[in-house]
Amino acid sequence: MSDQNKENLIEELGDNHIATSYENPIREDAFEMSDDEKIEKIKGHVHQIMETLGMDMTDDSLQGTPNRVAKMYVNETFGGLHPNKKPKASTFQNNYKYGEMLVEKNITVYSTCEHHLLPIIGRAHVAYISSGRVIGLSKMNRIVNYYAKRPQVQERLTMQVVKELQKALKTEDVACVIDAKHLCVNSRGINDIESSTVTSEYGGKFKDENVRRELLNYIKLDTKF
Ligand SMILES: Nc1nc2c(ncn2[C@@H]2O[C@H](COP(=O)(O)OP(=O)(O)OP(=O)(O)O)[C@@H](O)[C@H]2O)c(=O)[nH]1
Ligand SMILES: [Zn+2]
Repeated sequence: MSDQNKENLIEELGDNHIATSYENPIREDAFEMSDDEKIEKIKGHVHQIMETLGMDMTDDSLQGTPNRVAKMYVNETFGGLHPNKKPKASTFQNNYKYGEMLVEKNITVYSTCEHHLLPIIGRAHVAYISSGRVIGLSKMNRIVNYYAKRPQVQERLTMQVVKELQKALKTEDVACVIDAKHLCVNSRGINDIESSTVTSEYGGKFKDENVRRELLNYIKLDTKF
């Protein structure tokens, strides 16, 4: 889809938090409950799931599991749902006039498939060409991590990373490629342990075939994870 078409789609859907093409479908009242309240509620649900499965929830080893899972969901696995967790993307002036692409490659991705709530494990490769600003390297890892910590589909995660960096760097010239294993494909269902999923989003100059080839040459998608 062209950038213009994407912009039109966003305009059509409205620029709010409810299911635009780039946003996760998060309800408007999602942040009315505190994290502690969410943990308490989720804890009860996990307890029920385990009990329904027939587990003895008085067992010493199982007793703490509902609380553990609830804390993990709210603070870690899905910690990127809250906008106040968005990392600050410090940028600096490109005083040294570096004009080539910069690639932050092999960024570890731990995300969660929104269809099965199973892990997505892989690598993200992020690149940009400066239009006058440069960004702290670690901020690219942090942005990937922030959007990964949500129930996700890989396509959306890839686009969110690009959009966020385009905003921070004030340029269209940003790209992201993600190669990841979905445990819902690898460890259940079709049980194909070898397959992985590659997604990409190329903005601005990265739509040019030569620029794209240069990026793909740097990242060589042979990483094992
Ligand atoms: N496009 C896309 N699909 C995904 C992603 N993660 C998981 N899926 C797929 O989501 C689909 C959900 O399909 P369903 O038929 O509703 O679920 P299911 O019966 O468990 O399907 P199987 O996984 O084939 O057993 C599956 O084909 C998954 O492989 C993702 O990031 N992007
Ligand atoms: Zn899945």
